[in-house]
Amino acid sequence: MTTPWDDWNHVLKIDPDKELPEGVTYGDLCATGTDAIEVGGTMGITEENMGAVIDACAEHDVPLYQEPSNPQVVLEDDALDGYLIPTVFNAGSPFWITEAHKEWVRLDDDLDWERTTTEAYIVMNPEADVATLTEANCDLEADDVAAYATVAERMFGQEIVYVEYSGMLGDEGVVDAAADAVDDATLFYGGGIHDYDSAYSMAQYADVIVVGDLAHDEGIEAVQETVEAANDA
Ligand SMILES: CC(C)=CCC/C(C)=C/CC/C(C)=C/CC/C(C)=C/COP(=O)(O)OP(=O)(O)O
Ligand SMILES: O=P(O)(O)OC[C@@H](O)CO
Ligand SMILES: [Mg+2]
Repeated sequence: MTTPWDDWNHVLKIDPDKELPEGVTYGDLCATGTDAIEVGGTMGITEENMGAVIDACAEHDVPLYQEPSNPQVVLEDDALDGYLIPTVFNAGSPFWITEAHKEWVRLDDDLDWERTTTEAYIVMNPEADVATLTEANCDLEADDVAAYATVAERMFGQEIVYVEYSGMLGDEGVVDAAADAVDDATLFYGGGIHDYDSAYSMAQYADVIVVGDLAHDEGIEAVQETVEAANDA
């Protein structure tokens, strides 16, 4: 089976709860050469701020995905290429593994399955909001992460395995082990990518690198460097 993310090297994750640097527009971010935009964040996400970013990106020619942090902020919008729905494999509460999903399905009997894919998250930075929210057990070695990646792919049929270090640059050995563990699944890596070298270091192992805060903190040139590294690696 071919999926859109088979061909991606770089994803830009825009957090609707964060400002853009002075002079930077959503259009500029869409034109950085990134392979896709993911709109999402953990804290402060509303239908309104999600919708505003999706509207602003919709006019530009880049694949656009929503990554909802809970069922209440999922937006039905034809401008979206799809929905990437997290499930946190190392969450401390089943709510973030399957329960939120069960509630979503229970309350919406007309879900757009054609455009819906899950992302099997392994959350690794205990300081990140996503780790606190989901009570993730981040005390994992490379072999634990590799085993989670295998479970996600082989036992749960996940198309996307996401090693998430949001806010810090991860351990290359962990990402390498996750990359070795997956076969057909696409490995996403995100966290702390801030320049060409950090992007290249993770893109050696991951199929797709995800860049987040850099867009909000630094702007266009910095993001473009990471796109270049993702394509070089
Ligand atoms: C069933 C549906 C529709 C949704 C549930 C989705 C789940 C399980 C979400 C749990 C994990 C989560 C909150 C994912 C959001 C994406 C993410 C990890 C963003 C990064 O967040 P941080 O960088 O930690 O947070 P901030 O940047 O907002 O502080
Ligand atoms: O914001 P950063 O640290 O780049 O992390 C990107 C992404 O993995 C967050 O979900
Ligand atoms: Mg973040």
